[in-house]
Amino acid sequence: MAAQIWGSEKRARRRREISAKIAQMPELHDSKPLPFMTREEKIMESARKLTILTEKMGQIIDPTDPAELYHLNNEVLGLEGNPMALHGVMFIPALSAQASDEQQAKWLPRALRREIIGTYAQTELGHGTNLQNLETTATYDLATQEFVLHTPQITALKWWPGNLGKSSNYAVVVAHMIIKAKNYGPHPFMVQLRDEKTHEPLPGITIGDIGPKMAYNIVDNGFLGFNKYRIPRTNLLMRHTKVEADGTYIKPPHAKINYSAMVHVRAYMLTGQAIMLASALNIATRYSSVRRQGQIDKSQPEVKVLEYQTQQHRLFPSIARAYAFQFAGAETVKLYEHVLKEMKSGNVSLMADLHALTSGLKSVVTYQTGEGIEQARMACGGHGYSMASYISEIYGVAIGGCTYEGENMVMLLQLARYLVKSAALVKSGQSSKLGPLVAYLGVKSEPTSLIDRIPNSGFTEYVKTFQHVSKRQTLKAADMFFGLMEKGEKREIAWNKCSVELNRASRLHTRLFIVEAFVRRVNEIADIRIKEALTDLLHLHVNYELLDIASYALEDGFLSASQLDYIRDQVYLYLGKIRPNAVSLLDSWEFSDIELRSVLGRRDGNVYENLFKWAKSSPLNKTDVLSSVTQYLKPMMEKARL
Ligand SMILES: CCCCCCCC/C=C\CCCCC/C=C/C(=O)SCCNC(=O)CCNC(=O)[C@H](O)C(C)(C)COP(=O)(O)OP(=O)(O)OC[C@H]1O[C@@H](n2cnc3c(N)ncnc32)[C@H](O)[C@@H]1OP(=O)(O)O
Ligand SMILES: Cc1cc2nc3c(=O)[nH]c(=O)nc-3n(C[C@H](O)[C@H](O)[C@H](O)COP(=O)(O)OP(=O)(O)OC[C@H]3O[C@@H](n4cnc5c(N)ncnc54)[C@H](O)[C@@H]3O)c2cc1C
Repeated sequence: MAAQIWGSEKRARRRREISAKIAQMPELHDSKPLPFMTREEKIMESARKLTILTEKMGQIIDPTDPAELYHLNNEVLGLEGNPMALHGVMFIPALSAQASDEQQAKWLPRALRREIIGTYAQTELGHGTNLQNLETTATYDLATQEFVLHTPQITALKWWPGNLGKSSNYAVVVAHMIIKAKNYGPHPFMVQLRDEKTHEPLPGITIGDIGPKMAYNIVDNGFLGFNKYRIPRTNLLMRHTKVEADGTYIKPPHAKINYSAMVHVRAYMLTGQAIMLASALNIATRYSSVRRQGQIDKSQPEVKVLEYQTQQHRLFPSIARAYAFQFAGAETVKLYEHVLKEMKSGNVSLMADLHALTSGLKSVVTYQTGEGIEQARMACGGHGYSMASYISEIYGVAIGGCTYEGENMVMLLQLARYLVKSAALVKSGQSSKLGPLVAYLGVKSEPTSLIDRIPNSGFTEYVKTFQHVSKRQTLKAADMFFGLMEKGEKREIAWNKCSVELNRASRLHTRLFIVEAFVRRVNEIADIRIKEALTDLLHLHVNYELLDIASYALEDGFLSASQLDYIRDQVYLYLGKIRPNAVSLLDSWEFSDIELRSVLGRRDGNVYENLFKWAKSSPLNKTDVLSSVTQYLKPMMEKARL
């Protein structure tokens, strides 16, 4: 199963080898539980481990393999981030995709050797979503052949970029490029922020940390202002766009090609989310098979809480989602790598499809991951609320994904633009022009679902039902939009008035893609036992998801009330079938205790003793009487006694 999850037997084996090596290297372990550290201590601890890793990485992993790097990162540095998180996730990908060969030769080896630390600085205090209204400017000075970066007012301060505040000395900065008073829109520039020897901010740069966040606090998300700060012309990233010495602008082959670093993260973060969901579920499911509370049959002893159907219903559909996200994420990464290769050689024809797909996926996956992790926390009762479970940190980090790389509603609307264009093709009889991801929009569906009517139909009838609801909602939302425009409404106003319906279409389309990715994967599996276990999970997935969106299929009679009852029964049936495999389905992800960082979710199940040990190690328990008591509470009580 681990081979299915991680892509191959070799990958699963390598992960095990890496975890085993790390287990033998105490210098790479947290020196005490992270929840007991202050933010400064955590940042220091992370930097300590990071530098050891830089020295010893080659002994542990193949540093050129991103999957090995990611695993090493999760084990040693953990999900709260590290001082170089953005360096790998965005700075290097931005340079790789957007810098010319010459620029790459100059900067990439230095970045890869970790001579310099970089980040991606785009969002500002006043604008994150609407890139056209970013306010930082890069004005070309013809006389000196330099760009002058400037922050015209407080809202133009860069705000949020990870590791910008304290760790990075370089950044890819996105600024509006102005040449001879003409604004060419947002473009990426390579900018040195700090002196390479002293790490002091360079003159003209104002920089710092934006303060503590809900989670992810090892990362120093930062602010940055420029006061007429000069950089050479050749620091504009020039793979696709060029500015010649005389100010001549050579436009890129696609207007949005400079957005590729965002698409990179949107594609890669899906499996990251799956891992966080599976981690939280691993903790909750293990704990649920240790925790005994109440009886189902009063004549029997107390049961493991995992025996309760409500507990299974809370956890198992999310186990199915974690697998589904991992499989859909793996497909998306493959597609992304393919499109990136094409883009580098000038073929930009697949960019719109990739953008639409990743926009929908990042939104649905992050939202459902958040839901699943929060349910996992509640499934652990009171102990889930303790930082000893570590679920709150996983939750905080995961739901950051609902916001970063494009706020979810906004990204769903990006997919909706693509769906509405596709709907227009269908309506104008040009269905043959539909891309493969939306081809179903042009296919006539049956009048009613045949779920429960065709024995052994596999998942075909389910997929058809998802296709039906997605198609119907897309055409309905598009009709609403076109109808408003026909009535004379301006395009943007009409769009806004339909946006809830449009986003519903985007979610349904994305959920269909996830179901199909899961079906594709299960169909490929040769090993009978693995196929059986995953088929059960897929049954739960399709039935649970369909129940969740049933209103769309009920309202036009595609599904009947009796079919709904059948689907509900299937959910209950598969909850029971999955119960014996539940812990194994999560143990198969092979998270080590070091990586999980959870007292509740330990592999040995020794929860209570370790919770007590953990509590005793709380810094508050170093003394029996705190100074807050001697200084304030004790005098108060004494005064009251007089
Ligand atoms: C093994 C490795 C594993 C790695 C694992 C990684 C896991 C990571 C985990 C943790 C890391 C945490 C790190 C967090 C880092 C966070 C970073 C950031 O957040 S960076 C900032 C991100 N910001 C955004 O995403 C901003 C969102 N806004 C936008 O993207 C845009 O403004 C917009 C909403 C898309 C609109 O853009 P714009 O105003 O320029 O658009 P319009 O002029 O209106 O044009 C719209 C048309 O453009 C098309 N379009 C838009 N984007 C793209 C694109 N990327 N590609 C192709 N086409 C695009 C769009 O479709 C419209 O087309 P038409 O409909 O008009 O045809
Ligand atoms: C943990 C974290 C890490 C980050 N790291 C980085 C980084 O490394 N580099 C970087 O540059 N940035 C980073 N960001 C910033 C992030 O990319 C932005 O916060 C994000 O893109 C959302 O933009 P915003 O904050 O402007 O939200 P807003 O756009 O202000 O969103 C507020 C509300 O307005 C709604 N809204 C906005 N526009 C529309 C619209 N057109 N239609 C409908 N609704 C709309 C949204 O749906 C939302 O409900 C990070 C953010 C977080 C939380």
